[in-house]
Amino acid sequence: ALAREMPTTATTAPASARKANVVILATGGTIAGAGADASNSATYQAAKVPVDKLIAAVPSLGELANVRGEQVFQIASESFTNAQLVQLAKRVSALLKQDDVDGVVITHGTDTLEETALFLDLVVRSDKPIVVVGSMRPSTALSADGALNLADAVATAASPASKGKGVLVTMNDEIQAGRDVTKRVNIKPSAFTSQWGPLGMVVEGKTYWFRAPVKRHGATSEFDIDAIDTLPEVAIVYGSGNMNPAAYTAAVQGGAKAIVHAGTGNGSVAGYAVDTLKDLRAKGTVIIRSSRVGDGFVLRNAEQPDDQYDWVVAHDLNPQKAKILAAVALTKTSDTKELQRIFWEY
Ligand SMILES: NC(=O)C[C@H](N)C(=O)O
Repeated sequence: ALAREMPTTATTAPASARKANVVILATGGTIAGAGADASNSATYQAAKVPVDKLIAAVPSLGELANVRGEQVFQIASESFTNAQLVQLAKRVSALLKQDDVDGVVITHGTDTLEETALFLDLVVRSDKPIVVVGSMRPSTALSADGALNLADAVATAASPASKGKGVLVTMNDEIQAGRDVTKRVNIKPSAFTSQWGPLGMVVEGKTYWFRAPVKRHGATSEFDIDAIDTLPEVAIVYGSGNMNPAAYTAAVQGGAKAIVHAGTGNGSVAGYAVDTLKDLRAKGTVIIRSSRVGDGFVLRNAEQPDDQYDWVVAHDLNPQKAKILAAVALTKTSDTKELQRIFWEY
């Protein structure tokens, strides 16, 4: 008994006692942006500052975790492609399989941050923390928000309490669910919110939690980036008064396997556009009703007879998130019953 209690030559302390190892994958964005003058909060170039300088600019990161950086891309996030999404997710997956990596932070432009966060949530089969972070002001601006957002991201990635909660986003002191969060304001540090509320907050390097996601993600996902090499084309077509149904046809001619209809209201479809969508469905295109409203959720068979037309509804996912889930789901199935199940579960 005594022998068992004697400490052996411990090379690693228990996870709770040692500092976590966090890798920062940098992809560009405003968090790596630079402007000509401190007054330039909106006029600047994104994706300028390399990852080592981002880390060096926040010395307190070293107190939160053992941090190292990798420059994956140096782009503004509006320029992200499917190929880059796949490359990034494969790198995250590979890192999280390593015993010496406890969590990953991804610095990212904010314009498509919500898409990348959901993508990683769906396809990286790990319980270890993945935190996506950006900033609304470049590092050179007055009251730049990137440094604190990055420190909050590292603190969150290093915290054992973040395990199994899906991909997280730290912006403006809050911890948001990557699945739910969306950019709602295009010019303030408080840009990122979710209709279901933040999961918690980071204050002075400590995480405080109030709720947790219930949708399938991460280790319990049926999708796995290790088995995905390409994503199919999915197009979003925006609904409005007097819309032109030719936009749907053009999307399919451009290679779209599925169309996310960013419908008015509860995903409603203009009466004069219904036949175009029915026709495209009959020829094999998957039709997914979402809403341009952003909040709320689209009800099946409410605005349109989805069962009769064999259409899918996007549940509470906004059009850009529905596009990501559709692309991921289509790597496994094009059966509309299966696709609808996936939209309910994830
Ligand atoms: N705030 C930002 O990061 C915006 C920038 N256009 C980007 O997404 O890369």
